[in-house]
Amino acid sequence: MAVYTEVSVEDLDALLAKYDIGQVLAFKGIAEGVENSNFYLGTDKAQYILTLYEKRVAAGDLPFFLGLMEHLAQKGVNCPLPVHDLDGRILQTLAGRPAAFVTFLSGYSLKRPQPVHCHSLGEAIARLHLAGRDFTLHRDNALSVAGWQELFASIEGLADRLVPKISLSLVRHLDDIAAHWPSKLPQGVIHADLFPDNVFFLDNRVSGLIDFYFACNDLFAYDLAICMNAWCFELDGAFNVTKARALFAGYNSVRALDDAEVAALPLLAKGAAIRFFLTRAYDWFNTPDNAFVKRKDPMEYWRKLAFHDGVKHAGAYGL
Ligand SMILES: Nc1ncnc2c1ncn2[C@@H]1O[C@H](COP(=O)(O)OP(=O)(O)O)[C@@H](O)[C@H]1O
Ligand SMILES: N[C@@H](CCOP(=O)(O)O)C(=O)O
Repeated sequence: MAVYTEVSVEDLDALLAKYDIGQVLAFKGIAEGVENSNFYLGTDKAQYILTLYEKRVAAGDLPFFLGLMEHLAQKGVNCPLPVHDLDGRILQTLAGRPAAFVTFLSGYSLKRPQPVHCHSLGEAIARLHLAGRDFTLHRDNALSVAGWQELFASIEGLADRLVPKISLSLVRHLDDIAAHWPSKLPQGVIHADLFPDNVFFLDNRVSGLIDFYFACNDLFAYDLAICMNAWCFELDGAFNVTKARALFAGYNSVRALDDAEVAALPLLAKGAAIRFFLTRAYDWFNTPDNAFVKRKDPMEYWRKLAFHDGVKHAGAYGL
């Protein structure tokens, strides 16, 4: 359960006194999520999400994340809109944590997305990329190639507990990916964690995108590679080319990938796989057994890395 920090009634009342968001009708912790503490707040005026920012979110990055959501929402992207208090402030401190209210989005996330959902997702990512073009703040991707080396160093002595000798293969992959990582592809603001739990649907169409706390400036095609990994593999690990084809068709219908982006996809997909393998492996070894939060399986992403390692051409993704 992702409530790491409890909020007392007194603290909540003191915080709400700063806002004009109505009388509280309901306030409860949200079980889903991994990174932050999230609470649902219903008032007689509207519904909101209160987030207390935890371990992986650096306080210095919050103006980027919250400013980005405000920018994208103003451009018509259906994402949470940060709520200003009576003094115009978004960012607060609650229970010793940075905290903010954002608007509640309708819709529900899918456990088993189908090609129709992948197509709509592709359109939504492309719209996000276009809408972010004139966002003026910049945030480097802390979890890109250089960050992976750091993460690997922190689990190097432990990784072989997952599979004997996996460290050796990891070094080989990290070196190979770093040596070939493209830098000249079209770039801008990307979401960087658009997994099915962060996308809401209504009537088979994307109705909202949430969880912008890994957003950063990076390659547009890398965002798509992250999505392909998260949306286009079946539970048994099989790659579903129909879903990938739909994802890319949806994206191309709004912003066409250029030839260099398409050619780079197998490498970007390997990078995306190793990035999530590494954060999951880090959490695997650093989350206490009795923690409320459920650890995600790093090996799922090791198998995705192996799949892409065998791909020589983006044609394998239905392109
Ligand atoms: N703006 C929102 N509207 C509706 N539900 C939300 C919103 N933001 C978060 N949630 C709910 O909270 C859960 C956790 O949010 P998320 O941002 O994914 O957390 P974390 O960053 O901790 O992983 C989501 O799965 C969703 O149920
Ligand atoms: N999507 C990541 C974990 C981050 O969780 P989120 O709830 O913030 O999306 C993964 O699957 O490893």
